[in-house]
Amino acid sequence: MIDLLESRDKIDKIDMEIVRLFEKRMKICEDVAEYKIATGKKVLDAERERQKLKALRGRAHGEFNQLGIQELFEQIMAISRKRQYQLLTEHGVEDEEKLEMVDFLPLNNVTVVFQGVEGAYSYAAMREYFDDDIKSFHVKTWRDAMEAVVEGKADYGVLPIENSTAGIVAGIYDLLTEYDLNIVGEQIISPRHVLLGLPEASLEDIRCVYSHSQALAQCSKYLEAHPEWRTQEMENTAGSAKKVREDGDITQASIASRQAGELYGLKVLAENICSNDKNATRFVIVSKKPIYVKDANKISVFFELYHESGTLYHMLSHIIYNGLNMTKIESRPIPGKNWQYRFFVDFEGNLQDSAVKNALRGIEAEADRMRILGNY
Ligand SMILES: O=C(O)C(=O)C[C@]1(C(=O)O)C=C[C@@H](O)C=C1
Repeated sequence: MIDLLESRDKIDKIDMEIVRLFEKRMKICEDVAEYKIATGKKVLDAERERQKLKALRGRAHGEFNQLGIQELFEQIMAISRKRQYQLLTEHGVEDEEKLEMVDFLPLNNVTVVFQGVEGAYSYAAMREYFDDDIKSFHVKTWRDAMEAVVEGKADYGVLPIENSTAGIVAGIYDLLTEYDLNIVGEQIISPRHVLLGLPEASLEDIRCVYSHSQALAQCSKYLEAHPEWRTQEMENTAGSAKKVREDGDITQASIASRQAGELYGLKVLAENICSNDKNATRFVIVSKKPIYVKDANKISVFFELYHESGTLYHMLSHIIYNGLNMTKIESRPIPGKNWQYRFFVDFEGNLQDSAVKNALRGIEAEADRMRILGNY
């Protein structure tokens, strides 16, 4: 029988040789980086990599080994690129500055827009984030809020991006890619939904419940226990309270905040109706100004990828390889490109950090399209 220890000994010797050759190769890649720094040539040379992979595959025997060689050298060249991005950063080769660092967000004498009506959760988030002396106004849709900021009618917009029970607010993710706005802050609030009805209504009268789709989803367990009720989506929660008041129909109820109930003269028919008692919604604060505060510690980016195997893995490896902590990833379909996806990634860090610069340099160079959504 073949001796295991003997085989392992042989493997160890080969591995030492691989390590020696890997380091020798990396040293030469550093020379290549020096050439590229001096000439401004791009680190990624996709054609060169394609040729190399083809040639190296051709040297291997059998389909299994050919695939193995392809995977191995894809990795080796990806590592070589990452080292080169590091060297570019170390040599102070700066990508054009996309965002400017500021000590504080300008918050004096500002106008803020939110979607919905007064009493909406966006209003509550705005109140929580900004000082009392701001001017504010509300608009009907999230798109209107984005446009108000783009057109300079508002300095900041407050938009819900994610709920801990119902998940992401997909429409906001899509709008963030359409408008050239910048996330400058975030605010988490805990919506405490209640079921609201007319003062003369009781639970037995209810036939239809109105609210925003997210609030309906966040109270799905409670609603499932009342299969006799219809549900109807509305643009926002506070608007559904307003509707119940205006229609004056005792069979209608709204899911909204207690404050919205007070504002529209409605009675609380049921409380604690959220499926998750830790229910929280995260709002982002967007601005037209391309700025970030100096102690910002979260970065949001989105990127689109070529439809090839392993591209997402390679993109995320820039974050992992640079020791950054990825806190979130989402995907959304790219309109007009069936079954292709755009990825949204959040990770910890500040745009001044070298690790962040290296990761962003790699993602930008290797993705089909990429934009930093903000550092906040
Ligand atoms: O040949 C180059 O231009 C290199 O940068 C070296 C290398 C490699 O490691 O082989 C790395 C990155 C390029 O995309 C192509 C090849």
